[in-house]
Amino acid sequence: MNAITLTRPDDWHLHLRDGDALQAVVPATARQMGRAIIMPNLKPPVTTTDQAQAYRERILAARPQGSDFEPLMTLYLTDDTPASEIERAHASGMIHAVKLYPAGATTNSASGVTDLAHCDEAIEAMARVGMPLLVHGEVTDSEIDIFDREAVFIERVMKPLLERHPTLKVVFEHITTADAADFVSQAPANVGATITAHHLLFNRNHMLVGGIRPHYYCLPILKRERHREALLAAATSGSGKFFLGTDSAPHAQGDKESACGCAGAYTAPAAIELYAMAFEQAGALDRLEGFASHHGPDFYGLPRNADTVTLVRETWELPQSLPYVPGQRIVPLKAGESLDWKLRD
Ligand SMILES: NC(=O)N[C@@H](CC(=O)O)C(=O)O
Ligand SMILES: [Zn+2]
Ligand SMILES: [Zn+2]
Repeated sequence: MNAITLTRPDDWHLHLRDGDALQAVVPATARQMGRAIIMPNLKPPVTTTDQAQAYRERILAARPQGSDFEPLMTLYLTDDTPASEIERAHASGMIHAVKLYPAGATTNSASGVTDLAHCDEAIEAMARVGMPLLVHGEVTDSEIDIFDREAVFIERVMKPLLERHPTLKVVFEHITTADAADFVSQAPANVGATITAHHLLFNRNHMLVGGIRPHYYCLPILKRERHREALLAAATSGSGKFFLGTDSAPHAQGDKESACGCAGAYTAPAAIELYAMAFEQAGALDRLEGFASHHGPDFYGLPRNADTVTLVRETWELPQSLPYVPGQRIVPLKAGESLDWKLRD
């Protein structure tokens, strides 16, 4: 096969940052995706409908001319998010989900939730209005090994959450383990998961063998090969529970290539191409469209995109770095390496 045409995909987990960064990163996603779920972990976080509305306007203003890319906004859940804010968000029509960051789990999560027991009323309101809770699924206890934090989260947080709120729509974001893939497969239909391209393509050896490669460092951290295989099996299974979420998370080159580098992989410039490589490796290119373009809108109760994109088999090289905010560059994942598929403009 030398070309594949798909319903235009959407990105169900994306970081765009704010300010000058928007000019650099919004066009990369807008070229490929019809819509994207926009993560609210700004500094300060997006915790109110008014803040989300203003952030949405800034994103829209950074779209290339003629683009009809649609940012789907989210709120950042805190210990004191009132139920009334959820109702306001739902009524706005532009906020599509609420994000749970366990406090301290990842980039800009300091204002996150310390104990889900504080969020009962907000979560009940979400279940009532049908607004999904998007979960960064890692425990933060210092005694839990970083490679075990997702599996422990399932037992300690995810299962009790779903027992307490059985009708709540939950997206287990950026899953990285066989444990999470199995959990989601066996859960009822109101539980789905996003999977990144990098967790489908790479294991922790790619990050750590032959030198430490900071651009592969993201959270949840890359795991061992058997987990990657389980994720690839889930993504290519045809199950509507698994859908595309790049978790493209831009950080300036200097913040990644550092003695204490930031977590996050910038994959937006070649997102659909990276997924195509992963699906081709699994012999499942025919399942790419379901994962990238159908399962996400179906889960969120939104229409599928009406237009299409075409990928052609062509070897091309990702640039070593790209412009970011003034005075800083950004290094995309697989910078300087070749890809097998290219999105036709
Ligand atoms: N994935 C990451 O490694 N980083 C994300 C935060 C997140 O999604 O956990 C970021 O905002 O940089
Ligand atoms: Zn996360
Ligand atoms: Zn993320």
